[in-house]
Amino acid sequence: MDISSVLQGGYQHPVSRSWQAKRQLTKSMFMYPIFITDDPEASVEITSLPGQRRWGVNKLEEFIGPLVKKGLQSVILFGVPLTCVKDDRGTPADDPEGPVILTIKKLRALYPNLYIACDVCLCEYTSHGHCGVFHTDGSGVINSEPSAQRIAEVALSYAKAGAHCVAPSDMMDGRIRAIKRALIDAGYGNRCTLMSYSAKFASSLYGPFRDAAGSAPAFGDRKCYQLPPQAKGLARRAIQRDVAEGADIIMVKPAMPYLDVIQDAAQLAPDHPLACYQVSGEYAMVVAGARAGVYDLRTMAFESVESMVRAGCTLILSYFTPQFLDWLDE
Ligand SMILES: NCc1[nH]cc(CCC(=O)O)c1CC(=O)O
Ligand SMILES: [Zn+2]
Ligand SMILES: [Zn+2]
Repeated sequence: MDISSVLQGGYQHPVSRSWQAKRQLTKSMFMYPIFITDDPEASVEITSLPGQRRWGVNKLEEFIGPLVKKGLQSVILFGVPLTCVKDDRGTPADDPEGPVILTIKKLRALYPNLYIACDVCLCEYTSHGHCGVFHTDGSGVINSEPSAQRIAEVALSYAKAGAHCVAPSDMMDGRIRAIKRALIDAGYGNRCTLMSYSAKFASSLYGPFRDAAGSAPAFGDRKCYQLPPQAKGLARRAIQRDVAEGADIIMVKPAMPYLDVIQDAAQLAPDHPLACYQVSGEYAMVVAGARAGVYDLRTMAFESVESMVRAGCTLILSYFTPQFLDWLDE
């Protein structure tokens, strides 16, 4: 065989295969999304997200403690208010007695080294279930400016409660600038990371999450503010805009069907950490495929996140985080 035809001399052994990766997976690459509800004693299985639960504040220690022992470094909190009164501007989002703010304080006290991010959105708290505030003229159109202002208020309240990172997932125009301004003006500019869900697509893969968080829109859909799946150009513009508006971390979401966008983001924002979100539907698909005998769960979970690292991300939000804490020790 000709010399130029031979590849296998370089990866015939597991160790030399591992050197073919530009970057190795590490535990600190994983951020674990967790659902906190307003019943403090809750520990309720989420049937559409096998293995995940809605937790109450009083159960956090038994839930998170063992994971921190295994090397969990960061979490992202999602509030699931079940008993509060929702309104058209999402008033319960920054209730000082609400589950997110109570959880930030509790986790800060329990685990001083754990990095705590908070998803910031209104859809879990609005009566209409949308991520912003509507024009008052009955047009059914989202009004970006008051939406961004309200979202900035909520983000600041999480920062003040002690969140290390706020992550707006609403996709309203101007919210990164509004949040950054609010953080700086209140003295949190150097204490709180702003992670933007910059390229968030209107995806079919959020179904289990909406079920878990009770955040399905009461009417219509999110296509007027989340990106159309084919919109590579809009995704590139959104990434560049959010960098210019002061985002500290850029995120692409969902992850596996959008690896080309992750790669674009790595080129457009090479000096920023780059996150991707392996969303609820991606997780559910990997689990369902394994249960159907299509592949081995662990092998497929590794393949899925390795593809994201290969595309250029430095941080992965994944419901598989607890498993990876075990798997990366094996
Ligand atoms: N803005 C709400 C929000 N924040 C995170 C997700 C999805 C996360 C997942 O599916 O795991 C969603 C769903 C949506 O936009 O409808
Ligand atoms: Zn939302
Ligand atoms: Zn959200």
